[in-house]
Amino acid sequence: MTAELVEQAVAIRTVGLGKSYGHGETRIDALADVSVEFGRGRFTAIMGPSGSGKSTLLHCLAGLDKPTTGQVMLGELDLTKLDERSLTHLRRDRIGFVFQAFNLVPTLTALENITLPLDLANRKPDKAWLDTVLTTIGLKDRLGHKPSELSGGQQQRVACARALVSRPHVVFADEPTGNLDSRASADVLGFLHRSVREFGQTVVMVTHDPTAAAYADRVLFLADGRLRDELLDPTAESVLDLMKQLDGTD
Ligand SMILES: Nc1ncnc2c1ncn2[C@@H]1O[C@H](COP(=O)(O)OP(=O)(O)OP(=O)(O)O)[C@@H](O)[C@H]1O
Repeated sequence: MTAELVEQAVAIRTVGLGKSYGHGETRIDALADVSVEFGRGRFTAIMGPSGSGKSTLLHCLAGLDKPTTGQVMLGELDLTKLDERSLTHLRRDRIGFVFQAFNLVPTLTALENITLPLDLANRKPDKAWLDTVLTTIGLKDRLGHKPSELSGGQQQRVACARALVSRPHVVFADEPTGNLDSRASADVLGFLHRSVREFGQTVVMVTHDPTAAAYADRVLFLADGRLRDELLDPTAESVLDLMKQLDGTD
């Protein structure tokens, strides 16, 4: 593969990424020297013990947090060089988010929530694409409902549709199934998985759950702010096995 093609195959990457909090003896290195690439059209899960730096990595990748050292490259763009205003535009136009707590606007209907990022950017939805996303989340008869009239799983599917509707460069999901039962989790993960397979979406997801991680193409394992290991084509069993191995070597 030529250098140019390799470049195109990578949606986002970090180079020597570090993030520290505090100074002197109280300093915590939440991330240390993390260099990693996330393939375009791939589904990557990030796992690791509590406090290992998963959310910090996700937030630095998404331009929500400023790293202390290193770079985050979205294509040719170094996010660490952007000012707050440019980062806000970038997050609005090129990044999709799904949070554990759904974060829907309670006074808007499901459909209004889904098109909100486009409305805020003064962009018209691409009708055909919106239709495809709505068909895929399978909530066509609930689109006029407010979030409080939807189950947790339905709300999270609305949040996923909202993240996808602007065709972002990357969708970041932080524990998207953390508040859901196993059936609703399977719906949400199935939807994220289809968005990767059928629409070529790039998805990066933090999770504690080996079953959720098994929906990904690749699982990265963090420990103490560093990349410890990775697994390709994971199954829930292979993820659990590696978690146990890594635990044993701590
Ligand atoms: N704003 C902050 N100020 C100080 N320390 C912080 C801050 N945010 C995170 N940390 C520390 O950085 C380290 C990594 O935190 P992070 O939230 O990224 O871990 P995590 O792997 O996502 O954990 P969890 O699975 O519990 O959500 C932890 O030691 C945490 O206490």
